[in-house]
Amino acid sequence: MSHAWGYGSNDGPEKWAASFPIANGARQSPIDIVPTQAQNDPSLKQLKLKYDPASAKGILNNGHSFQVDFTDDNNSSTLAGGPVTGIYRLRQFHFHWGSSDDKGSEHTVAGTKFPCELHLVHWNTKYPNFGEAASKPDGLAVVGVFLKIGPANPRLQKVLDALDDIKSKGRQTTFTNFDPKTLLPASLDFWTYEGSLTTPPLLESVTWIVLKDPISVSPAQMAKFRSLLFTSEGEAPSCMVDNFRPPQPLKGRKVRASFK
Ligand SMILES: Cc1ccnc(S(N)(=O)=O)n1
Ligand SMILES: [Zn+2]
Repeated sequence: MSHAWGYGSNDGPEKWAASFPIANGARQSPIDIVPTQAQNDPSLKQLKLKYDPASAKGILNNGHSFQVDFTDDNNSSTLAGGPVTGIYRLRQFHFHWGSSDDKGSEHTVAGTKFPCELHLVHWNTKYPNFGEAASKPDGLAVVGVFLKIGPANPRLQKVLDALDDIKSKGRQTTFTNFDPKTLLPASLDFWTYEGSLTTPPLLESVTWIVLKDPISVSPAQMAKFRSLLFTSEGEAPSCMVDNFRPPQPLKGRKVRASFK
């Protein structure tokens, strides 16, 4: 049976529970982060991100977003410290964005939406591979970074320039020698909570690490994101926009802050 899902009125987030009942689970993502409700946890360690540009492999339009994939058969690009125990390997990064600058992020901050949100997806090396890790409560760690309208961000440009080659669903091309650390803000201050994948299968296996500070993106750069298509070549074109899930109920979870 097809579990086809999307972001439209017929297959979007309000319909996902029919095929993925965990959509109504106890630790779903994203959430609205309320800074005044987040408690500083001095036991949180510094986030340790070690990324090797040589581990970047390719860039793919997967029909829901686009992703930059990394070789994850060794510990060349990893996350450690912060709220996690052990070493997590970088698998891919991708984005979520809106059809206009007033929406697009998945997490929100005291109700504020950003035009775009970057997710860097890592899996726990205590498990043999990503697929196994994705089914475990401590299997994944995703770093979320907000993008805020401002000056053009030169560090985004190599990614955005590659989008012309992956306009439609299923298109991919090589993408090498890229350090995702260049996409991060100067401060690694973060909020953290236990959540889920924000797209089906919505597995409740993610330790979320959402950075407090945004990076910049210009309106023209946002237009590049919006030039992608949800659809394959030969199908009636549908612009890839509003590929974000809205905030989900907190259901008693605590959000911790790494900063005062
Ligand atoms: C790899 C993957 C799959 C589904 N959803 C996510 S996300 N948006 O929670 O980072 N990542
Ligand atoms: Zn995501």
